[in-house]
Amino acid sequence: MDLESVRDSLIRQEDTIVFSLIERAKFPINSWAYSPPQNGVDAFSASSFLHSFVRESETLHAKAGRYENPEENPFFPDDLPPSMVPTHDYKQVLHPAGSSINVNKTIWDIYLNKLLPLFAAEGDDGNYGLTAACDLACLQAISRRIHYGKFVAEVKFKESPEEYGPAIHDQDRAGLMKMLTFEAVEEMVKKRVEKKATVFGQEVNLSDNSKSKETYKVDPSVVSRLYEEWVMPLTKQVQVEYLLRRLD
Ligand SMILES: C=C(O[C@@H]1C=C(C(=O)O)C=C[C@H]1O)C(=O)O
Repeated sequence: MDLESVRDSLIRQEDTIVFSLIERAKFPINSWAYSPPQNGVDAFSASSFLHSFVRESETLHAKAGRYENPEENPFFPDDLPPSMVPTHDYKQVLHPAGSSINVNKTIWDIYLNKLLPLFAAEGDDGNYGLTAACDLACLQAISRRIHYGKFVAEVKFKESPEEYGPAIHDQDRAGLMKMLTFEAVEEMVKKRVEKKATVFGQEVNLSDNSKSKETYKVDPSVVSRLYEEWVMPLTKQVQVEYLLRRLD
């Protein structure tokens, strides 16, 4: 595992994220799935339909061994049943102290309250089960990408321990954030995901006159904004949290 292969995985995961958003955009917002929106109740713990849907799906996925894979992080990690499939010997790449970092609560809040209203049309078509299945796919894809920051951080640390070591000893968050940030890479990521949303989300017609109006299934600028404002900052936050524990 090196920085290039880790970045290749992040690039491939962009496809999954863009496609999952395109699938979710087939349905209107369908707010019933996210109620009851009780005032003052934390959206993550209120038992909305989506909450129950994700929780029960994760129970099934845990039995199927999904969370044995260190790249997968459940939204509701408490009380998950053990895996019932044959044990696979996943390579233990991550340092144990940082492997359980989980920012899914933040991801859940951002997805529901910030992202969804930006790309789902207003309205209710009653397809709550299908909508929740799409939400689950989006949440899992975004979560996998953001928590992949643990692997990115491990690789960066292994490539230059002498550079990261002192900042870890000093528990210097700002210093670590600066060291692991590559602005030129971030610019490319933003441009590439916008382009992917343009290519994957266009109407494909056999006749040429389709070029006249350009509409996309998910607004490409929303995908770029998703990465700029939430995905990349949270991936970096995971990297910082991981590095802070790297020498424990
Ligand atoms: C993931 C990395 O770390 C940082 C976060 C990035 C991202 O989330 O895409 C991109 C560049 C870096 O600023 C990386 O270096 O590839």
